[in-house]
Amino acid sequence: MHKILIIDDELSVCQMLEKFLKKKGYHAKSTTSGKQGIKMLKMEFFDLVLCDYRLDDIDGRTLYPELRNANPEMVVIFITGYTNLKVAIELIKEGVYQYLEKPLRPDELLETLESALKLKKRNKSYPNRHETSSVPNQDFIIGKSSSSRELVKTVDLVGPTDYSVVIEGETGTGKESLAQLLHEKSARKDGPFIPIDCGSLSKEIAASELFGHEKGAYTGAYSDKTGAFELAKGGTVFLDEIGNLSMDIQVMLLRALQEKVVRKLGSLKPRKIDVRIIAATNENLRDKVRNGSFREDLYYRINEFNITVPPLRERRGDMSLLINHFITKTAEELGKPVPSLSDEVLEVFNRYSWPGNIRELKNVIRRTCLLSIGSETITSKVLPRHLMEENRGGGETKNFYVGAAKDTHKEVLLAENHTDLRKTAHMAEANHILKVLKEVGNNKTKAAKLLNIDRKTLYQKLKLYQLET
Ligand SMILES: Nc1ncnc2c1ncn2[C@@H]1O[C@H](COP(=O)(O)OP(=O)(O)OP(=O)(O)O)[C@@H](O)[C@H]1O
Repeated sequence: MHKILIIDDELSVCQMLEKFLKKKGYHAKSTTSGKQGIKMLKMEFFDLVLCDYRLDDIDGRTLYPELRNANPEMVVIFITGYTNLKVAIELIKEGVYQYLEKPLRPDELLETLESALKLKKRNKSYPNRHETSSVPNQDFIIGKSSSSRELVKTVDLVGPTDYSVVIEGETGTGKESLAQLLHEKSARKDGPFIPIDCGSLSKEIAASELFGHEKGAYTGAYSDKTGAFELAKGGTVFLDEIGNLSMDIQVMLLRALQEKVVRKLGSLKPRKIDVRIIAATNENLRDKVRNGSFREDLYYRINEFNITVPPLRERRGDMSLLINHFITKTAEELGKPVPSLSDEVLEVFNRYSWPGNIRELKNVIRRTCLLSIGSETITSKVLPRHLMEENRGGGETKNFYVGAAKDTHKEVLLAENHTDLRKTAHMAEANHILKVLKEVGNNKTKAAKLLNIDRKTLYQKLKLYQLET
């Protein structure tokens, strides 16, 4: 039975938690004093301590090293009475497993305890958090938002099966990273994981990349080529931006999946394939089926299971872990000490809509770390301008785009005010795209580069927001 020590200066919280945890099968003890807690830890072994950050006799910052000294292998979870991203990041950086916000939710508390104790068991020497990800990919951060926890549950469920999976989500939300996790969770994990970016392939190249070609199959085919389906034998083919495949290639793909054989271009010889298909899209594939640009039979073939990854702005609870991860990684790469973020930067991060999602957050952090070499703190001076501008919330961000703006130098039509989060985020995204287009004289290639999305995605977004005809 796992032993848990509760430290909280409110007696009623101690009693309530102790009772609750005992009921759930834990061996729980509690104290209202931090100093008394340290004494108990020195005399008795506990697997985990659940500790209020602000105690009457000592605060979490001072208490933490003492907790660690008393038992280096113990899991430490802090409870904070207010949302404070900065404190959370610092705590996690120092090795705290998690921080939970008051009021505590029983399901969240139990889930956190269970996963912390599971990890502790697996990794006898706690506490390097980045080595203790509950998934093998150490660079994949599992956030603490409920949608992230749901996502991980789904990965645990569907990963080990051979189901084909379609992952939907905006650009940069981590679809490919998730596909890799599914692969790593499967019996195919020792086989290859072959990603193919369908968005960047012309019709001819797509067929050759997927199925291979024989020398001389077409002009320019100077040697034999093995396609992804053969290369991935025993593993997984990841088809990114599958919605961009032409109809011809969709037919070839469907046939290959039905017959479980492929034929190289220029050859009639069937070659057996043994692959799992994971596909990703940032469009709505069902809509494409409805409008006839994606084959319905192929859709059902590849969509045995569907996962939607929410955008970062809808899972802000994940931000602290992601920020901490990217800052630590970048500092490691640069060979510099890990800097901290000023309160203003954290505020901007918290408010910004992150249209490029996790990729954008990662890039912004890499950039700001580089520009802050030599400083202990990253300040808002080094933040990209658009983050600050959106944060200031000029008049334009209070409205939602509804109309066409053939001339992107023009202000877009403004409509009614919205409080709806999704609409506000879309509006901010549209606003930002326009601003970047304006900066680069409407050059889409340059704009896509600056926005850190591919050109196709930019066109889709222009269409979606009716910014151009
Ligand atoms: N949970 C995560 N933890 C840490 N890094 C992540 C996570 N999810 C995504 N990333 C990072 O964010 C970046 C974008 O992720 P990824 O390429 O998987 O997104 P995507 O949704 O496939 O993007 P696109 O739609 O543009 O192809 C990558 O650098 C990836 O390493």
